[in-house]
Amino acid sequence: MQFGDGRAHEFSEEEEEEEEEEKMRFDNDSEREEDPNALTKFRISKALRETLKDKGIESLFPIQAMTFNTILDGSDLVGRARTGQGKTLAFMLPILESLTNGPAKTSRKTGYGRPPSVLVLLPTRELATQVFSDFEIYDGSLGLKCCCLYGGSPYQPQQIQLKRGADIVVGTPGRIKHVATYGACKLDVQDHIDRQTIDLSALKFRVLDEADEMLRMGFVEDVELILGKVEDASRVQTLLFSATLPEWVKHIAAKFLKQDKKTTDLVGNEKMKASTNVRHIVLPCSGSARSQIIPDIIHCYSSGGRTIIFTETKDSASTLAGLLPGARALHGDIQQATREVTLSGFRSGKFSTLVATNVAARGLDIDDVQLIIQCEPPRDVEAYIHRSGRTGRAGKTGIAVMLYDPRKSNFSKIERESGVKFEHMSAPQPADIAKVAGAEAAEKIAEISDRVIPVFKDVAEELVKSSVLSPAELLAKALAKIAGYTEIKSRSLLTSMENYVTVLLECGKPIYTPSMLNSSRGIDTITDTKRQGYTARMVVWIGLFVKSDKFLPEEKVESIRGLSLTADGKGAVFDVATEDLDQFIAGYPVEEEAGEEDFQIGGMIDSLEVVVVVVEEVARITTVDGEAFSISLPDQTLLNLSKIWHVRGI
Ligand SMILES: Nc1ncnc2c1ncn2[C@@H]1O[C@H](COP(=O)(O)OP(=O)(O)OP(=O)(O)O)[C@@H](O)[C@H]1O
Repeated sequence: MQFGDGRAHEFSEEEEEEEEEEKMRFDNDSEREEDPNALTKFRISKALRETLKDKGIESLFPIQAMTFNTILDGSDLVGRARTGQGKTLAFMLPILESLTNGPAKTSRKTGYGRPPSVLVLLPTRELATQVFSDFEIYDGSLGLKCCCLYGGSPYQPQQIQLKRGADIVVGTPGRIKHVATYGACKLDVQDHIDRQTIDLSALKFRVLDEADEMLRMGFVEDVELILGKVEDASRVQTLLFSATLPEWVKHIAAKFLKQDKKTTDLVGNEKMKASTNVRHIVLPCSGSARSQIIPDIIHCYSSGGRTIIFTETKDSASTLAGLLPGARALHGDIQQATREVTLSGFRSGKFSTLVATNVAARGLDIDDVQLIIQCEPPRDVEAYIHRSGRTGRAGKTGIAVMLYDPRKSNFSKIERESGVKFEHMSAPQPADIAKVAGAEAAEKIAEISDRVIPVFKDVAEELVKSSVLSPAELLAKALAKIAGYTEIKSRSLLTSMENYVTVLLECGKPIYTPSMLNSSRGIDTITDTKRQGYTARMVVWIGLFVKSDKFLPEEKVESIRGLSLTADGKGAVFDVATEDLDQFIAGYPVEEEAGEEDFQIGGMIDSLEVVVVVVEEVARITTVDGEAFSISLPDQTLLNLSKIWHVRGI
């Protein structure tokens, strides 16, 4: 068959006829004709096309359309597209087509005990099993055999499969290296060696999926060793895919690919490297408030779908999973069999919250993951891009919320390098969650049969008669009971701590300079490191000092949370314990021992007007780190701070 671009492809006569018929059918279907990426526009044989259609795939995604011909025609390729854009199928389709109808069909080995023609390397066991399952969907109809090799599972079944012969081997470098090298040493007999170790000499395709992760320190040698097992590298096609390809990866990868390799980079120099289908949100939250806040974030942002929470350590994944109702943990210290049960339970909807380490960051494609929560900013931008990319896949939308402790963590590097412009939110307030729960409770009331009324009516009438509250107020209390919110605490907007309140202290003009720093012994002792001469702590200290000619004891300065200097250097935002608020507003009496030098500072800056405001609802304040600290209601309505802040105690 001849394609529009002049390339020929080996289809059977029967297939050619069917192709023509199908083409005629599509000629009447203008919509299909208009789609330049429709399956019929590519050299995809009927069996494969039918299986794709059964999976709901009617046309190719851009990365697939742009790389299909290049791969089918035999070039090495480096492919990059944002997360969830179909890179797996981008290498699977042309490989399957090549093996069954294309250039690799005649030269590949067949028959019992055949060595594999395709090797796909992936960084994690979970990803290996996922890609293996993807291949399995197509293998049956195409008469190919796929085998999955990954650590933590028994060797024997994998060796039996290899012994029988497999066309495609998918696996992690560790296990494949083991099978390829040490497997042989365990056995003395030559024919056993041939049958029980993996023979990579006849490969036609080598694929490095999530290549950058795999080539990270430690894996490079394994990958090199495995790829080096081919007999004639010039006759093997090598494909390398990832959503992130740092320069160093390109450098190392050049070793494995031919000089004339092609590159398809759909991210390129575009500023935004992360998924554009995802709302990227940051939310201030101290470590201790996390487990209280996360259920409310899930309530507000998961739209009833699945949530993946990422932690930095295995311990914190287990601990957090234990604290969240119905959540399960997934990390490298959990036995492989349990990992598999957990992941399949999450995929099938047995539970809807997975707490994981980076083991789940790459490649996993799970239906209906609506929300990603990262407990703190990850160490590198790649981790952010891949974690947040577990949602918003295949054209769908999703939300990624990253928590950060304003005192400890900084996400400006991630923001800069990923090109993401984060939306700044505050934690959903318990009162907002309670309102949602109240509405759900009201719906439940409506569903209750009228037959129960006579049983409860007398008590209800008695309650109304004897109470000073109106019937609506009494009903509100009943709803609170049903919804389980009989006590509603508030949360600070800055660190999301319960029983803390967020305060903005403003001084009207920059109140401190480096030269002034040296003039006070008192201030030296509480110097922070935020910015030379300008520290949020100093602003608070001096601000409150100047404001009321009173002295703020250091232990009170120490007890404040989430301090951040505003970008103009004229103030700071911080959280204080609700019980300390009035004293903060009023100032503290000057203590006897406050030395003269302390007062000198007051003397130097006493012309300042200091205002302390309690930030109660919504604020947009820019802090020194350039972070727009904004706080919004759960419905994401951003209001103007000046309209709602409450100035007190002035
Ligand atoms: N042409 C297509 N039409 C419809 N859905 C598709 C198509 N290609 C892929 N998909 C679906 O898109 C989803 C994402 O694909 P895939 O997992 O390959 O993305 P990816 O680019 O490899 O993402 P990541 O970088 O996170 O690994 C999968 O559910 C896949 O089945």
